[in-house]
Amino acid sequence: MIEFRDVSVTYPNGTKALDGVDLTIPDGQFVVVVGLSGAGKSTLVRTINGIVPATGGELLVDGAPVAAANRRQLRRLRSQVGMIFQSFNLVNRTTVMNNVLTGRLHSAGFLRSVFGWFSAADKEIAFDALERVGILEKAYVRASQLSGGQQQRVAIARGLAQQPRVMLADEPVASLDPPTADAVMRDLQRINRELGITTVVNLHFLDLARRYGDRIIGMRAGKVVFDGTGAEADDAVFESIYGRSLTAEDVVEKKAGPVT
Ligand SMILES: Nc1ncnc2c1ncn2[C@@H]1O[C@H](COP(=O)(O)OP(=O)(O)OP(=O)(O)O)[C@@H](O)[C@H]1O
Repeated sequence: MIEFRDVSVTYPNGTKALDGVDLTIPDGQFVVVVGLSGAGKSTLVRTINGIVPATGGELLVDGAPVAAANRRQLRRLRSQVGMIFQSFNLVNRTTVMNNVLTGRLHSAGFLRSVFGWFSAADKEIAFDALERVGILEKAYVRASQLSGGQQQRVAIARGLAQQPRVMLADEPVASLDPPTADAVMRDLQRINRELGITTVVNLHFLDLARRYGDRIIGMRAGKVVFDGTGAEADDAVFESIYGRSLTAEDVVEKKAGPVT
């Protein structure tokens, strides 16, 4: 379980990115965070693995306060929390398999991680992860030779290889074409359902948010301004989260006609 208790984040330059956030995310939930650019979505997600420290309030992951974690505890927390990004963050000049194996580094000893020696068990876990996202046959291809959708699946497999309890995704489909964006969201949802991994995804496309979010959190100016189901998040709700009327840019399926 992830608990935000009156959490605030003020960056060193004085920008208040989170402002008194209270949220409880139970194990296994698929949460989509929506809001305009600058609303605080990335900051919210990044506080969960301690990349961005909360400057006020308390954030607990499985009952343990993230702020109180020492280096070793923070490493353990990060090993339990997989993360994927808009830009995939793969090492392009090496193979898919090597990229996925980096997800095992946290559990390897120092020497093994420095020299890239992975056990047969680690390799088995990496193959399983690739199979789960449907790109096992790409294991020995260079990451740079894959399409965007395939690269994002490698990034998901790398996260899965960590055997995490939580998966965070910061705008994971923003650089993909609409059908691929939908397919990658479907993969994330399937993994959430199959493995029970709590998933928190930032999205700015409201159609994808409605389709995939068990729960939608709307952010505006660092505050949670909506917390409900996809069915409850109608156009009026999105307009109130965004503080403006909806446009074609707010949906991924631009040819779908009216916003659905
Ligand atoms: N490292 C940083 N230092 C200073 N200010 C930051 C930093 N990161 C984000 N901000 C600011 O904090 C606010 C929230 O940013 P955040 O990236 O969390 O929003 P977002 O909703 O994810 O938007 P986007 O989709 O554009 O990233 C913005 O005003 C942003 O400019």
